[in-house]
Amino acid sequence: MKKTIAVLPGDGIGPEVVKAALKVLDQIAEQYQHQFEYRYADIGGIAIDLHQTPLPQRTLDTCRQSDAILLGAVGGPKWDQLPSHMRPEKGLLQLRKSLQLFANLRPVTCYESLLEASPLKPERIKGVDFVIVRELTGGIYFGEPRERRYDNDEELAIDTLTYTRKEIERIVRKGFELAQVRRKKVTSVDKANVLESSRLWREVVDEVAKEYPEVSYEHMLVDNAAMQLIRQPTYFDVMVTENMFGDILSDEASMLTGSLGMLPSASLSAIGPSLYEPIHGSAPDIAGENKANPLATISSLAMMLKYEFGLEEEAEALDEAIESVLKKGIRTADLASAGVEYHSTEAVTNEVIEQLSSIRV
Ligand SMILES: NC(=O)c1ccc[n+]([C@@H]2O[C@H](COP(=O)([O-])OP(=O)(O)OC[C@H]3O[C@@H](n4cnc5c(N)ncnc54)[C@H](O)[C@@H]3O)[C@@H](O)[C@H]2O)c1
Ligand SMILES: CC(C)[C@H](C(=O)O)[C@@H](O)C(=O)O
Ligand SMILES: [Mg+2]
Repeated sequence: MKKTIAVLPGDGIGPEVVKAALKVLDQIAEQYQHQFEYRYADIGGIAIDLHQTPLPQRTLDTCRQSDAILLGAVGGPKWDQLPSHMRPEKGLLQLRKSLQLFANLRPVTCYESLLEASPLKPERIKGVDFVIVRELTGGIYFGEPRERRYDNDEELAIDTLTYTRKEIERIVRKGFELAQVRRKKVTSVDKANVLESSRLWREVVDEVAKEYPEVSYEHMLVDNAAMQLIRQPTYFDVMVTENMFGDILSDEASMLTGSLGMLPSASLSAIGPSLYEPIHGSAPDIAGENKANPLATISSLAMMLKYEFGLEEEAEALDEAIESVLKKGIRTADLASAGVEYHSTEAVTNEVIEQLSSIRV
């Protein structure tokens, strides 16, 4: 198979984890006789530095002309003081909007060998396997008006939370479709006791649910959901929710797996190529130290192979290789207990490659 991949390393640890993931992809290419062409492009802080904009037109074009997109992370203290339309994060948001990457799938799977790496009790997280389906191109991230002004000498900031019925419908449908091929259970998370947008959300969920009679579903308020994630995480199968709730709940959920550095994601497009990225950020506190956990990005690649290219065997081999590395106790600092030896980004990556190459094709 021959595919082109737009590669957007971004800032901080972004370039480190992307480099690691592509090294692994090179191994897959060699082992399974595929050709992956990488087309590099700038986004975020690096793009501001080099092109005075967080999302250059060339980057957008490169993404549109590729079969899939791999992204590291954007942002960092260097750009924190810039006005909001010039921030690195704005580049990512514009990219999501331009490519209509409306469905962000964030699988949360607890590896057997990492049970003790989570702050939660092993018996509580054993068997955790659910997916957060996060709406990614609507809600308070994009609503208008969004402004700062003075009202009778009082300084004021406004953000707007908007959802159309259509936007809700398409993401909820994704959630139900996914549940259908999993354990057939949807938890829709909202704040319908307060927000009008959540009341519309609930109505739409009730309607869409009728099309999937074999899937059971429920509504859950977001504050309760945040608590249930810790109390009984094995309860969940597919959790579908709006943009900001999904952002917050997925960082919380990542700790069930032991680290934010473990959670991959796929941002599926309504119109063109989809984007694959770890859920974590640019981690400025460890950037440049060869310390970042590359597994979230490597797992995002496994999602790309499976969802975008239909390469199930390769994706499974990659998951298997990751599991073997963790079983051997080889892990980056974020997963190691205090006083226990930990490995560099490169060492973990090389070990994944080593494990991959031992899998017979
Ligand atoms: N998708 C993205 O590009 C994305 C996502 C989240 C945050 N950000 C941006 O990243 C910058 C830093 O944000 P933050 O510090 O709040 O969140 P962060 O996710 O970058 O880091 C939070 C904590 O988790 C650790 N961490 C994150 N990824 C890790 C990994 N792979 N391996 C080991 N440890 C890891 C970091 O060291 C840090 O202590 C901000 O500018 C933010 O806007 C970008
Ligand atoms: C960087 C930021 C805009 C982004 C988000 O909030 O969507 C990030 O936190 C994520 O989870 O991908
Ligand atoms: Mg986030």
